[in-house]
Amino acid sequence: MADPLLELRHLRKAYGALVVTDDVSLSVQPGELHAIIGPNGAGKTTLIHQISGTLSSDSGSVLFAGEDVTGLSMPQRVGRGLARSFQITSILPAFSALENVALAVQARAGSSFRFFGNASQEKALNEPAMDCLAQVGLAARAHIPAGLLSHGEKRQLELAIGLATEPRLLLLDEPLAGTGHDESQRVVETLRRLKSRLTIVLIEHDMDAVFSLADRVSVLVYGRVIATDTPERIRANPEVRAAYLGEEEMV
Ligand SMILES: Nc1ncnc2c1ncn2[C@@H]1O[C@H](COP(=O)(O)OP(=O)(O)OP(=O)(O)O)[C@@H](O)[C@H]1O
Repeated sequence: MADPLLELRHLRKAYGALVVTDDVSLSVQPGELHAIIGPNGAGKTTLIHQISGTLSSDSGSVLFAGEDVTGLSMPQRVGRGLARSFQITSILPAFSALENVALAVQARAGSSFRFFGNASQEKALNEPAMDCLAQVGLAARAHIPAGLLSHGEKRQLELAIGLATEPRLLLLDEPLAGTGHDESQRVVETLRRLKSRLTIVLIEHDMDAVFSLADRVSVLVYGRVIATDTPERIRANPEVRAAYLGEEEMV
């Protein structure tokens, strides 16, 4: 097996007496779509924050591409290709979809844009931004103010903004939340396309999406990983089924 792209070693985070992530160790292989599922409050979002660097861990370490990034800030991790998809709340509603993505392209490129003149600077930002929009199926909506996009389109825009940081690994926290059936199908198709090029860690409550997209699934319960396996074996795992009181969720 290849070296893991992402490796978590004994991560822990507690708020007072509440231990939210507890000795979490798992590895994500290059090219894998690794889903993390678990009941509400299991610690999934907290874990994503610990991986992305928006939250520091009490103990344990995060290794990315063989480098210990535990002490690095979120922007430093993004710079190494470990990116988290942005939340809808970070989208600027009065700016067009294209402008929102172009800002992320600029943030990624940093000061190198200073050397361009105005017109070529715009082109150098807009071309990669348009490419990101095309990858998520939003090219035709590029010039619409982001605030006027449908909820599902905003979720696709978040993905495009994440792609603009040129990630090697993308962390996605419930990209299907709040989408209707057709919209969620579109996001699933987008993720299916992206997974051929990117390593993805996906938190998602929609089990149909998880089981159709994931190469492996880790199950978090009360902050602990109780199983990591293929979707088929996870679905058949009695401990996993017991952890989801409504077993029909897993069928
Ligand atoms: N800043 C905080 N201070 C105190 N408790 C917190 C904080 N953030 C999260 N928690 C608690 O940690 C636990 C895990 O929260 P987290 O959001 O990580 O779970 P989750 O698995 O993502 O849940 P969901 O599936 O409902 O989104 C919850 O009990 C939550 O109330």
